[in-house]
Amino acid sequence: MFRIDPAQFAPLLDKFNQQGWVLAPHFVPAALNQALLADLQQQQLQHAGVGRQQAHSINADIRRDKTAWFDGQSTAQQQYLQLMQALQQAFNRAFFLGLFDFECHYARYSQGDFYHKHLDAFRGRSNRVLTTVSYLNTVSQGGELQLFSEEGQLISSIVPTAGSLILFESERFPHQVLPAVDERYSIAGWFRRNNSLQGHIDPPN
Ligand SMILES: O=C(O)CCC(=O)C(=O)O
Ligand SMILES: [Fe+2]
Repeated sequence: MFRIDPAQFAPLLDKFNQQGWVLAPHFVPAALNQALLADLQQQQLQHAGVGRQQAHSINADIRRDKTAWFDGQSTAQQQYLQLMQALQQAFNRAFFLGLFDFECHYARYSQGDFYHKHLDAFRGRSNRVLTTVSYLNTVSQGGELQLFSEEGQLISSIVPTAGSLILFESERFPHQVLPAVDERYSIAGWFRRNNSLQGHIDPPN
């Protein structure tokens, strides 16, 4: 049985309020985390694109991970989406962010794979508001997520551990993934606003 108690989000919301980012070490329950990892192994992972308009362009200079967008078919994906929906509600209630939906993909970084320093959203050009990354396994070496301030100072270097979640404001924090040593599995996701961009309502529904 999978139950979500919104009260569990209180410390996370508090920390986010203070610093605009938060690391929650045991966010995804162990059983769900295992099921997600097994589900990931069933996916056809492909070289990731960079940039929303060029979803299929391969830019191996910038990133080397392989990804698969959620299709919502498996129970594991459905439960993860429920959890993130509850989190979305909690953020909307606490901060009036107007978060409208959530998109996410599985990612695998094999030995040597990296993602150079980047922002997930640019002011006025994206409706991504919050970035989330859930780590599905614990790595002993490599693959740290490094988070930087707007001024470019290193804020934190995070070693992925199974079940942990990092969440940060997409426009505000440049970040990078250092080359993986151990295989590294994750779910990268974005809470989005229903902005009208260049006359198009995105998402369309
Ligand atoms: O896997 C991570 O720690 C971060 C991934 C990332 O920055 C992205 O997919 O945009
Ligand atoms: Fe990113």
